[in-house]
Formats: sequence, structure tokens, C-alpha cells
Amino acid sequence: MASVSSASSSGSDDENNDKQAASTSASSSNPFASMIDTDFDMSKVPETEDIRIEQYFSKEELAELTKIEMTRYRNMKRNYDVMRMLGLPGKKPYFMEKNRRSLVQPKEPPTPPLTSSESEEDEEWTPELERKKNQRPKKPWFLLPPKKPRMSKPKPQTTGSHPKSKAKKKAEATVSKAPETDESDDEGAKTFLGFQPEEVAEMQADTAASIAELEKKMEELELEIQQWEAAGPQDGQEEGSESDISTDLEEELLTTTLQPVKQQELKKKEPVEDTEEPRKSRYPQRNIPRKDYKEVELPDDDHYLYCEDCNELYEGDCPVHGPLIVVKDKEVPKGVENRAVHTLPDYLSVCPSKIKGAGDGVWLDGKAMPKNFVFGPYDGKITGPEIGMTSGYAWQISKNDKVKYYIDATDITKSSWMRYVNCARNEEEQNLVAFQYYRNIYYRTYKPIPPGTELMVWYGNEYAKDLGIFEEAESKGEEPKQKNQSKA
Ligand SMILES: C[S@@+](CC[C@H](N)C(=O)[O-])C[C@H]1O[C@@H](n2cnc3c(N)ncnc32)[C@H](O)[C@@H]1O
Repeated sequence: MASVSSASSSGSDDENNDKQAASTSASSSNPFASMIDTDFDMSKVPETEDIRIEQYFSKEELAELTKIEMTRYRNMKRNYDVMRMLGLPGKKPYFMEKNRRSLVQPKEPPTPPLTSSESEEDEEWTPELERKKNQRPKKPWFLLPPKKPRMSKPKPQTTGSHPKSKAKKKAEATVSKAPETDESDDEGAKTFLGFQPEEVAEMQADTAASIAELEKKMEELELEIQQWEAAGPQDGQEEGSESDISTDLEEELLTTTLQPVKQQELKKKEPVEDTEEPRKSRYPQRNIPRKDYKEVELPDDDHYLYCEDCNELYEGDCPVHGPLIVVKDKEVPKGVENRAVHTLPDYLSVCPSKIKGAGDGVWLDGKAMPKNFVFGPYDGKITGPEIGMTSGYAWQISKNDKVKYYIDATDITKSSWMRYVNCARNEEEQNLVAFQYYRNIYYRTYKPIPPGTELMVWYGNEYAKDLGIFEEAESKGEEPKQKNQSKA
């Protein structure tokens, strides 16, 4: 699938030539062979059951750990050790941190249940009530509910923002939720349509390195965010205020959106007529507090990977179902004409979508693709809400439940192929799930995808409503169903 760069290779020219030769011959049978570090000796890595983790836990914590949890922690430590043996920067699992908080809830006398007259709705706030609330058991840190990222889309509105109701959030969560483990799905995962189990095993051997690369990307992104934040209020807005003007930058980016894509294979885009009145800000900027990058980074909720087979989030790879396989983009310098299309991994192409009027889309040709393959990160420019909420190509990046900024892929010289992935009209059509990991957006195959299929992700309910996909279903309180089928 991915033609992968050898950015991580090191050593003499001869060694590199040998590696290249080995990887070239291997790649005839396995397109991911070039991702594999042939020098890494897995026999040096102790088996999971031989990994000692007891030293990281207190007696009380050890007493509470189940066998499965112990195995999970051993696997996390093993993954981390592998990263270090590879000389790659890896994030230390939280349980290994010296000053982490205890995983055991302090044993308090049981709080008497609230009587109906004490219910939260009726009772006025008192320090005593607050204390009682705080005593209620919290979720363990390793079992956070998955969050769904959301793509931003202009919405006609006059005032204020659109806080989402709980019902809407719930509906959104169900749209791209993986089906419960059923036999057919499991079968798909085992046979890995189009790939031999050995091929997949080889791909997985490289995952530690791939995840480390993602983390490197994350560091680069953090740097970009710092620069962006240091530049002060963006998009012609005062922080926390509503802006009345759109900046030159916004104009420039919006104009870029309207230009035809310059690539022979692509269907020429119809220039879109901008009928809107002077682009006044319809979106008040959130009052985003400046972040001091020296302050201690608290455990964040996008440092987890979701395993849909376990329906759990893990800090690192799922110890039971194994790592996600990262399909890397082709490396293309930013600024190159039509970069977005040039970054396409092998076996993917940008062609007119099967959805009438949707423009281009991304298609999988040649080979089927198993589930749990990861694409990304979604490449683009970091922007504020003014651009992020109008471009139609921006994903929101949240931190601690607040939108921090947007990654906007309007500019085809600075973004990647992922900008061309269209929004699924129903769950059957959806084959990718978007997720936020270390402040980046990735797409994961959530079921095996046969060749000749258009890749489709769920953009989020608000955007889907704008596309006319979600309204009918939402009004019935259901997941979106196929509304109007159109074939290419
Ligand atoms: C991130 S872009 C996707 C790539 C886009 N098709 C292109 O050619 O550049 C999002 C835009 O694609 C179109 N789009 C995506 N999914 C769609 C859908 N299910 N139905 C109609 N239009 C869709 C909408 O115009 C949307 O604003």
C-alpha cells in the first residue's frame, strides 16, 4: 500500500543498499516491507509474561489489579521498551511515572444515597453537596470513553455558537461506532482480505517505529501551535470577541478553495459562486486561554488509542488485539504544486466521488485493506475559528473538551490527500473513523475495505446536517440512514 520513505534508516551506504535490496525483493510480495527495520532483533525483547511491572505499583494497587490488567501493563511496558531499544522517543506509560496519582480510590465510608429531596436538581449548592459529589467513584484513567473529532463546516447562523445537546452528542457517537464484535467482522480481521497473516505480522513488527514517527509529527505540530499562539489573536479577531472583518489571509484561503484542482486525472472542479454577503464573522471566537508551554502537562484525553474490539481506550497499542498499522503518506515537501494528491499512498487515488455533486473522493484500488489501518495525520494549516469554521476542509482539535484550534486543509500545496475523503451518508458506506491522537487527526479503517471502494469517513453531525445527510435521521432520533443513493 504505502510507498514508505526510508527517513528512519541509518548506517553506512553499503548497509543501506543491502537493506534497500532486501526491502525491494520483499516488497514484491509485501508492499509494507520497506517499513520494516530489518536490523531490529525481536529476540532481544522479553516475552510479555517475563516483563516485571510490580515495582511501579503500590501494595494496594497490586491487590486490585486483575490478571488482564497486569498483562495489559506488561504489554505497555514491553512496547515502551521496544521503542527505547529502537532508539526512538516513546511516551512513557502513565503507570510508570514516578509521581502519578494513585489508581486506587481512597476508601471512604460509603456515602448515604441522596434522598429525592436531596437530588442534585432540587438542592442548592453547598460545600457539603460538593464534597459528596466528589466522593462518587471516578472512572479509572485507562477507561476513558472514546471521543469523536468533528470537522468544521460553515453553518448559516446569526448569533452565538451551537453548543451540542447531550442527545446530539450521543447520536454522533453511535454513527461511527464500530459494530459489536460479530463473527463476520472477526473473520475479516483474521483473514485480512488481500493480505496474508504473515504479511500483516510483518507490518505489525514495524508499528512501534511508526507510532514513534507519529509522535515526532506531534512534536512538529506542537511547535507550529506555539508559533501560531505566539502570533497572537488570529483571523482578524480579538481574543474572545466577535470579529466584523475577514482578514486578507482568510480571503486568500477561501479563494484557494474556489480554484480548480490542477491535476490532469482530476475532474475539473466547478468554480463555486460565493453568494454570501460580506463575510462578517458569524462565529464568535472562543475565549481560548493562552497556554504556558512550560506548565506541567496533565494527562490528556487524546493520548489514548481506542480498540473497538475491546471497546476500550489504551495508552498505546491494544495489548490484546495488537497495534494499529500506520500507512504512511508519500513524503512531499510543503509548497509543491498539488502536493495533496502527490502524498497519496500506493493503491489510493483521487477520482470523482460516487456521490453526485460531492466533487472528488479517495478510492482504494488494486488491493483490499484490512481494518485497523491508520492514515494520517491530516495535514494542513493551523488556524483559528474564522477560517476553521468556514473552509469546509478543517478538523477541530480539542483539548480537555474545548476546541483549541483547527487544522485546515484548504491549501492543496500544504495539505495531504486526506482532504479529499468525503463524508459517508450512512454507516454501511462508512469505512473510516476519524480520531484525534496527540493533537492530530487520523483516519482508521474500521472494517475491511474491498478494492474499488471509495473511502468515507464521518465528519460529525453538524457537518453532515449541512450536507443534508443527517437531518432526516436526527429528527427521528435514529442513526443516519441512506437518503439518496447515487452512483458514479
Ligand atoms: C473535505 S472536502 C472532501 C473533498 C471534496 N469532495 C473535494 O473534491 O475537494 C468536503 C466537501 O466535499 C463535499 N462532500 C463531502 N461529503 C459529501 C457528501 N456525502 N455529500 C455531498 N457532498 C459531500 C462537500 O462539498 C464538502 O464540503
